[in-house]
Amino acid sequence: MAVIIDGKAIAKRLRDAVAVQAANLETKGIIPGLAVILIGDDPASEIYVRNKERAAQKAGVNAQTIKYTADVSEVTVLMKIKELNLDPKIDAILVQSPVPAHINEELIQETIDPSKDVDGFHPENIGRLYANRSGYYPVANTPRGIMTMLAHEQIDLAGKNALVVGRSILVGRPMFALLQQANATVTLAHRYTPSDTLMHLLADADVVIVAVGQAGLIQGTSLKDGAVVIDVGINRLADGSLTGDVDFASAQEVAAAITPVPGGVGPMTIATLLQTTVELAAQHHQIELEQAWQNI
Ligand SMILES: NC(=O)C1=CN([C@@H]2O[C@H](COP(=O)(O)OP(=O)(O)OC[C@H]3O[C@@H](n4cnc5c(N)ncnc54)[C@H](OP(=O)(O)O)[C@@H]3O)[C@@H](O)[C@H]2O)C=CC1
Ligand SMILES: Nc1nc(=O)c2c([nH]1)NC[C@@H]1CN(c3ccc(C(=O)N[C@@H](CCC(=O)O)C(=O)O)cc3)C=[N+]21
Ligand SMILES: [Mg+2]
Repeated sequence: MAVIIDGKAIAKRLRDAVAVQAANLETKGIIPGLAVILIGDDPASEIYVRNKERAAQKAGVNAQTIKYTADVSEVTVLMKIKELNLDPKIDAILVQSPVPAHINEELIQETIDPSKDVDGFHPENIGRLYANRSGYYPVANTPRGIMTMLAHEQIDLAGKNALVVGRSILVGRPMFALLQQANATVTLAHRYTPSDTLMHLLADADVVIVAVGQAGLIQGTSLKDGAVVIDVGINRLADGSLTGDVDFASAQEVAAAITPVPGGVGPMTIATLLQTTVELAAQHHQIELEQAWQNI
């Protein structure tokens, strides 16, 4: 039976470390500021935003949410982003994805100041990530949080076969970049990967990261014995409960370690968002965070 990776507990450790760093910054008169822009009234997004606000407050991060109705004009959102770019109290800007179809999401991502780009969506930051550049730049929080989890579980990636299923800018593609940086041999599967190909890839994968949004996509019988399984998917079942993309019961029989949904990747995403916000605040004030994330 697999070890169940307790994302909630690891996220708590990370949030506590963020609180320590935020308290250090506060002695220098700095309170990290995060602005979240939420367009439309998607109930799931509202839950994420509420979770973020609560966690931010506890960690000493000043979070504000700017809400627009779904019919807001693109120019209104762009002007708000430009205002936040110039606001010295704001260190991090997040525009909740997806945005309504009449708004150009690429333009939104390119308008956010790269030094306030807490999701790491700006082409400048993505370029740095894909080029393995040195120096600090923000990286998407879900994949980064997954790397923190794997490190906490002492899962060594060097030389391992890692399979990422899903290629979004939010999860799959930055995940690919981070795994190859950790010296795994990485494969990226997606909608056009034939299912028999996916089965061959799964049979060979030591580490599987699934971010698709389809309950039951991966069954335990498809996994390699002893695989590490990271389930990013968030799917709501008819009874209102949440489930991932992996069939947990069957996967648990075969895997060495697996993340649950809820209580796995989701809490890590929120804690890492706060971690990145604190780092961006330190960057803006040219402060070196000392011994920051040592014991996560
Ligand atoms: N726990 C957390 O912190 C987070 C959870 N999520 C959840 O993760 C899931 C994925 O999110 P996100 O990446 O934003 O979603 P997107 O819809 O942006 O991307 C989904 C990806 O899955 C691919 N795909 C679709 N169907 C299949 C299939 N049958 N087999 C293989 N690949 C397929 C798509 O391919 P193509 O590129 O061809 O369209 C696409 O690359 C969602 O459930 C979301 O709610 C997301 C972010 C954070
Ligand atoms: N610009 C942008 N950045 C994002 O990072 C981003 C986004 N847009 N759009 C939506 C997705 C999704 N996402 C989640 C965050 C937290 C949980 C989370 O906290 N999940 C908990 C609990 C969920 C619950 O119980 O409601 C869990 O899995 O245990 C889930 C999903 C961030 N996303
Ligand atoms: Mg997409």
